[in-house]
Amino acid sequence: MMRSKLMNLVPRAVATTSRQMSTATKLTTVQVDDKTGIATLTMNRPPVNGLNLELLRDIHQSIEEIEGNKSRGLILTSSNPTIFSAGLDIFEMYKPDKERIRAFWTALQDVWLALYGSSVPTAAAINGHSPAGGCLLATSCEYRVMLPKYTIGLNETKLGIVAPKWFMSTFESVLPRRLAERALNQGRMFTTEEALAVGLVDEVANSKEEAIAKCAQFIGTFAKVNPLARALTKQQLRAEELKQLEDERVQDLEKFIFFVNQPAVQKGLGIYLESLKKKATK
Ligand SMILES: CCCCCCCCC/C=C/C(=O)SCCNC(=O)CCNC(=O)[C@H](O)C(C)(C)COP(=O)(O)OP(=O)(O)OC[C@H]1O[C@@H](n2cnc3c(N)ncnc32)[C@H](O)[C@@H]1OP(=O)(O)O
Repeated sequence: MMRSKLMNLVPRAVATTSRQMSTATKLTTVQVDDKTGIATLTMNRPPVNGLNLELLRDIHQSIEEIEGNKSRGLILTSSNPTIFSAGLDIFEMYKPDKERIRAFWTALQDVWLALYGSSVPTAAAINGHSPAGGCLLATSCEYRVMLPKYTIGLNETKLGIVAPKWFMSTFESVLPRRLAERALNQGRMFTTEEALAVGLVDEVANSKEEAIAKCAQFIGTFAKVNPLARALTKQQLRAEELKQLEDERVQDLEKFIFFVNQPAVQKGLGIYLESLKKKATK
């Protein structure tokens, strides 16, 4: 993986076509701005961008496409007007299919390795709620711009599940350790304003367009930096976390499968799903 990434580190040419639109896959779109050369990756799985196997595979494919098409940066966002991503699709984990759940977790690992380790500058335009897996995606990026009055955080303990080590280290790469530990233990969801105050997000914007513009501005700060030096610097800083998961992928998968199949965990997920449904009928 590292070798193919290094192949991408030659100075990048800006796409020459006008506002190139490619529907890379069904559940994501990739749009490259011909002026800036920045690619916007939009998640589009109604109603809440729940990360199921198919969406994860499409996100992974889109990241690879962006790595390969010489884009100058990647902005991750959502087509839903109020939700960035509701995190992992709980139906993938509740009463799971034996084969599918393995493919599902493997796809999540692939997405994280590709996004956290991406050679291009990355930013998240968080245009809605961003719990759990949504927060993982956002914090895997180098910069975050969020719209007001939404929430973001790793709420796993509230669901009776445990965020894996790589979720935690991603969170900890953004927040000071003491704050990260407390928030993880509490399963705390931060409002936009709270997230800005602690540095979980970098800026607040009043519209999705403004958020995307601010993300592009951040990516633009690298315009005069040598792309190879920048990418290698980022990858060195992130190498330890990436290597840890790469080395322990199989164990991580087995741990997840064992944990998720525990009767108490299944019971907890069932109750949580019911509470989400009840909320919808209120
Ligand atoms: C040691 C290592 C071991 C490893 C151990 C395992 C580690 C796993 C780590 C887990 C990571 C995760 O991401 S776990 C996922 C955590 N996610 C969450 O807790 C988010 C829960 N959802 C919400 O809070 C809200 O839905 C929110 C996103 C804010 C949107 O609110 P809204 O009012 O706009 O919409 P709602 O009415 O609630 O939702 C619309 C519909 O979508 C459904 N829905 C919402 N979120 C959903 C979700 N995540 N999965 C499935 N379905 C979901 C609702 O039930 C509704 O279904 P209908 O009623 O049928 O229409």
